[in-house]
Amino acid sequence: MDVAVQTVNLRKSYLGRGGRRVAVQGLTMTVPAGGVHGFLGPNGSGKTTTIRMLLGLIRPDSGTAQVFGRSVPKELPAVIDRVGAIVESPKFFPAFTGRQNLRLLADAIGTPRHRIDEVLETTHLGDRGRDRYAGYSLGMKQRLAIAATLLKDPELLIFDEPTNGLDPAGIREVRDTMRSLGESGRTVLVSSHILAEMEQVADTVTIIGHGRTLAEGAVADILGGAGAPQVRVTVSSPAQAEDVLTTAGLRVSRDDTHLVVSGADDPAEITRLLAGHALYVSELTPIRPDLESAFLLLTSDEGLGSDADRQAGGLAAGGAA
Ligand SMILES: Nc1ncnc2c1ncn2[C@@H]1O[C@H](COP(=O)(O)OP(=O)(O)OP(=O)(O)O)[C@@H](O)[C@H]1O
Repeated sequence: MDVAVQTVNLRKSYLGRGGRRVAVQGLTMTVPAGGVHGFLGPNGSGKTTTIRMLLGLIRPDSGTAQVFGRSVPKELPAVIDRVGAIVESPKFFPAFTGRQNLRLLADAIGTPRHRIDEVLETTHLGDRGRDRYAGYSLGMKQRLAIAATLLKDPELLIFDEPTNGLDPAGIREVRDTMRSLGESGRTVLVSSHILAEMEQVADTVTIIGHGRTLAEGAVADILGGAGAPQVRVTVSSPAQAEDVLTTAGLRVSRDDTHLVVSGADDPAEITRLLAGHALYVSELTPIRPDLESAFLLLTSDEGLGSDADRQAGGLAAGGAA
C-alpha cells in the first residue's frame, strides 16, 4: 500500500494559564494514498493540532510525521508543492468574481491560467465563475476555497472540517466534491466531528479521542466491528415473542411497539421461531451499524474531547455542525 501520510506517536502540548495541556498524545495514523480518509473525533480531540503539525505550522513535542515519505517539518519543502490544504477559512475579495479571485492566486503562485477553468469545473463552479464572490452561498464559497487549493494540482488535499457552518445542501456539495477528488486518484485527508457525513464519503478513517488513535482502517471493517448485527421486530404479542426468542438464546430488548434482537445470524431464523409459536411478524428491519455506534463503542471508556469542549457539544452524529 502506498502511504500519503504517516504519523507515529505524535505528541503536542500547549502551555496555557493552567499549565501544560496535552492536545495530542501518541497519535499514530496511516493515510493510504488515493481516496478519501476521514479523520474523525469530537471537538477538542486534537484534529486541528495534528493537521497543523502535518503542515509544518506547529512543531510536535515528540513523535514523527511523514508526508509522502518525507519527515515533517524538516523535509516539508521537498513535498509541499504536492500538498494543498484548507485549515482556516481562506480570504477572498468579496467584490471580485470567483474567477478573478482565482486568477490573483494563480498569478501569485505562477500557475498557468488554463488551470482556473479546470478547477472551476472540478468544483462544479464552472457556470458561476463570473459571479461576484459576495453573492456565493456558503457551500459555493467553500468550493471556491477547494478550487484554490487545486490550482497547483496537488496529490494530497488536507481539509480541516470543510463542512463546518454549511447547510445540508452545502454539505452535500462539498461532500460530492471530496468524493470526486478521491475518485480522481488524489488523496483527501478530511477532518470532521460529524460521523454520518464521513460514513458517506470516506474510504478509510482514523478515529481519535483525547488526542489518541482509537481505531483506524476501512470504513466497512470499522462498521463490521461495531457489535453484533441487530434486527428490529414488530410482532403482535411482544412479551410472548420476547420469551420465545430469549429461550432460543437470542438477546432481546423491548419497548412498547417492537423488539430489538441481537445475535441472529439470519433474520429469517426470527420469523421461523416466532411463527412456530403462532406469533406473526409484521415488520423485520435490520439495524445497520453506523460510525456513530462504532464510535460510542470505542469511546465508552474514554472521555471525548476536552472537558470544556465536551460541554460545548462534543461529537455530532449527523446534520449540520
Ligand atoms: N493554540 C492553542 N493554545 C492552547 N491550547 C490549544 C491551542 N490549540 C488547541 N488547543 C487545545 O488543544 C486541544 C485540541 O484542540 P484541537 O483544536 O486540535 O482539536 P479539534 O479536534 O480540532 O477540535 P475542533 O473540532 O473543536 O476544532 C483542545 O483542548 C484545545 O482547547
